[in-house]
Amino acid sequence: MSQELDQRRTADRLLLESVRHSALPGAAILVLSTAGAATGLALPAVLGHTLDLLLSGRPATTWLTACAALTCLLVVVDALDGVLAGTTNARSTAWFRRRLLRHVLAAGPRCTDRVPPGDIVARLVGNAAHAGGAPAALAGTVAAVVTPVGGLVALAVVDLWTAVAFLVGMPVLVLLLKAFVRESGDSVARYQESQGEIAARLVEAVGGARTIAAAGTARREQARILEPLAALSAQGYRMWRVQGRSTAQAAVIVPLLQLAVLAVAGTRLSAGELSVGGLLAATRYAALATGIGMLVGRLNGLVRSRGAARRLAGLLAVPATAHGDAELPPGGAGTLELRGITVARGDRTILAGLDLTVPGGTSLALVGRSGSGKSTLAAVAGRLADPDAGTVTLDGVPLRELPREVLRRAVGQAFERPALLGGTIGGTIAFGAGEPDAAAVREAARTACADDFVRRLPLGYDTPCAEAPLSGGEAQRLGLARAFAHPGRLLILDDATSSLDTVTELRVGEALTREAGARTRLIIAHRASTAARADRVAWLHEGRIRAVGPHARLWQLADYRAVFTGTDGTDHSAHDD
Ligand SMILES: Nc1ncnc2c1ncn2[C@@H]1O[C@H](COP(=O)(O)OP(=O)(O)OP(=O)(O)O)[C@@H](O)[C@H]1O
Repeated sequence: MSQELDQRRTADRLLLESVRHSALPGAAILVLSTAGAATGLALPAVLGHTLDLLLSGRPATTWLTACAALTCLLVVVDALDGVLAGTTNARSTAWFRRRLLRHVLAAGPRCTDRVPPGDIVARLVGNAAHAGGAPAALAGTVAAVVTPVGGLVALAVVDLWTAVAFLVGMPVLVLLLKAFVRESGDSVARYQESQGEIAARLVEAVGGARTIAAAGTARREQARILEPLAALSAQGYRMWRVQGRSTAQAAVIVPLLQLAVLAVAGTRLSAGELSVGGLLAATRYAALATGIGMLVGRLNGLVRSRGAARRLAGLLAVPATAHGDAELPPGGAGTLELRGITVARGDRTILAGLDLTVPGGTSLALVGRSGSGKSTLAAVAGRLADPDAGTVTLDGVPLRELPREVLRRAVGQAFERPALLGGTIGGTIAFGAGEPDAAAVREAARTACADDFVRRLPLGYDTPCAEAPLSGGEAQRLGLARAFAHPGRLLILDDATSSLDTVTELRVGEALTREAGARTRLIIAHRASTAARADRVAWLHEGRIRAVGPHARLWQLADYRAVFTGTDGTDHSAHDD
């Protein structure tokens, strides 16, 4: 509940910020809309007076011209208002998207852990556009209030009793508006949630298109993606029902109010207290004062913006990674220490109070059964995730205290399925903190056994990634090259050689021992040969370190061998060094 309240407050703050950001165009919209409202308000009085002049046979050319001028002004102001509102919406939407994108990237994997990628995209695209409509909608709503209020005041000026008749029915209109905002706000929020859910499922399915095709489950998948459609449709209908009901109620109340005003005005006319023009003006002002239709439309825009802002606030609730301003000791060897590392996901403890040291300049292979927590440990060691308890230090400095730039220069990482970012193949290798030159990029590619296949591409290193369909092993080699091209103190390879053939894996493994030898290396390994090449092996079992030692020594243990061979060992007497 308090989380929901926090989210609501953040959403309102966000909307206020966006209104401040668009203060100038917002003010211009307010001025234009108010000018439009004022013109609309002046028109009945001028029309009424013109009619009185014409009925009494007096010259009315000036007033007729005024009527025409006011009508033209109304059209021009309306057009300008439309253009300004459109550009303000676009600017404000861009502001929301930039702000959210910055946050999503700063929060990194934490964000995708909590919100599915498709839902994030839906929020950044659809919800940001709705939230972006807030400044213009707010200015428009304020101006939309001017018309009914002005109409009421004008009614009182024309004839006080007509205003009194109107005021008697006013509370019903106010109640109608309140009910509309409440109910429509709820259905809009649910509608947007369902949209996000569909987007999340769709992105999952697009990513897994190969699996779906192989499994022949396209129909089932389609049904799964569209499952929230029923809820979406129900909320859509509910929104229309709410709007329809409010409009229908208004359609009954508004003419009744106008009728009451007309009846009073008629009585006053027959008593000689009001002219015919006065009666015309009073009926027009009564119509303006009941401008609830316009107000409902404006409020609808605001309600939608608020609902969308709440979904954006949900993303902002994922904390961005905080960084300190500590420095690494110059010339440090890259000693990595993990102390009391605990990571929990939901009710599950993934890493349980784990201690591990990787001395500077040495390599440590992290082995263990699938699901034992290796990737989680690698993510914590490279600060792609923070532990729930415990500290990670590099050369004695906690990673949390390092500035982002220093951290990313000091720690290089490569993954099982690297993302090819950077535009071209060369750009992909150079992608990261620091700007390795072309020679460094090529050298890193050679070390990762990628240079040969890259040079065979149509434009070599300049080939756009989109035009270079790569095998899993080739993509992995680019990921490795990227890590090699950014020398630091610590290199973390999370299953980064799993798709390489045995010969290439051997060559990369040797290069790792030879050329990246100056760096501390943490290598997640599934192959015994990789573990054998490392200085030491940490054997992870169900989130705990079961043993640390040279591969040859651990190999004596049947359980350890079973990690690689898949057979069940019987020996449970592992030892720590
Ligand atoms: N974000 C998450 N939410 C919930 N559970 C998670 C999350 N990330 C990982 N896990 C769980 O934590 C456990 C350890 O995952 P991890 O990826 O670290 O294992 P691993 O040893 O690297 O496995 P593999 O060798 O198969 O890659 C797994 O059982 C996984 O389901």
